[in-house]
Amino acid sequence: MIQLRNISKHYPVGFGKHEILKNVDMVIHEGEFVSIMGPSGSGKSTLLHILGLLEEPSEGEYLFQGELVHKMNDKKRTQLHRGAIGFVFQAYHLIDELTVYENIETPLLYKNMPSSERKSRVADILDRFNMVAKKDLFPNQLSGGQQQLVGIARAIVAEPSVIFADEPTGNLHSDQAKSIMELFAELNKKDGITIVQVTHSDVNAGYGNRVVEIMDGRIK
Ligand SMILES: Nc1ncnc2c1ncn2[C@@H]1O[C@H](COP(=O)(O)OP(=O)(O)OP(=O)(O)O)[C@@H](O)[C@H]1O
Repeated sequence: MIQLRNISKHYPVGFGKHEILKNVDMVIHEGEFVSIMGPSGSGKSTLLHILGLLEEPSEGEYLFQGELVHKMNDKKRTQLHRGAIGFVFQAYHLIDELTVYENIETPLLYKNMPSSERKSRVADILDRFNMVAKKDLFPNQLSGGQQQLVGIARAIVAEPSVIFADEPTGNLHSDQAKSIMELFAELNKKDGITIVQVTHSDVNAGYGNRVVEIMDGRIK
């Protein structure tokens, strides 16, 4: 499903460069639940951002479903970004001024989906996540775990084939973290969504089926 070939990422520093990722090769198959682990500063988030099309690599090739991402035109890339990929952030990144309902609906507005279909999709997800009673609340009226549920609902509402999650339970208590990880496991097993998470936690990695270790910008 995903293939990275010889990906590097660096930033200019003075006359030299600061290398963040070095010659990363990686394959992710459809249906996998992969955990990227490694010390702080080793390049995990940078790798995930490249996978999620939030950053571009300095060198190398990224193939998504057999197609070179950097050769796609802007329209195709945007479609991929809005349709096939969902991204979940550690700090939720919800829009404070929008209600729970509106936050979840946002990705569908970008897809020009008819309003009746939007309503039914959002209603289904609110129901599945037991959040119907919270739909008119704003993010700051929710607990961290509930905010992350909204973050995940927003990531899956457009029915992506893959979710990238950057330390999705990093700000949560252990019981909240457990329910979020159980949800990811269910999305992977029942819905068949491929999941790639960055985590520092062995417990969280235990929900997945493969660990990729990164150290100083290289895959071990
Ligand atoms: N825009 C940037 N410009 C310069 N350096 C950057 C930039 N973004 C990240 N870095 C550097 O890249 C390195 C790797 O960062 P990254 O966030 O990918 O690490 P990480 O493994 O996710 O760390 P953590 O576990 O602490 O979140 C760090 O040294 C960071 O300072």
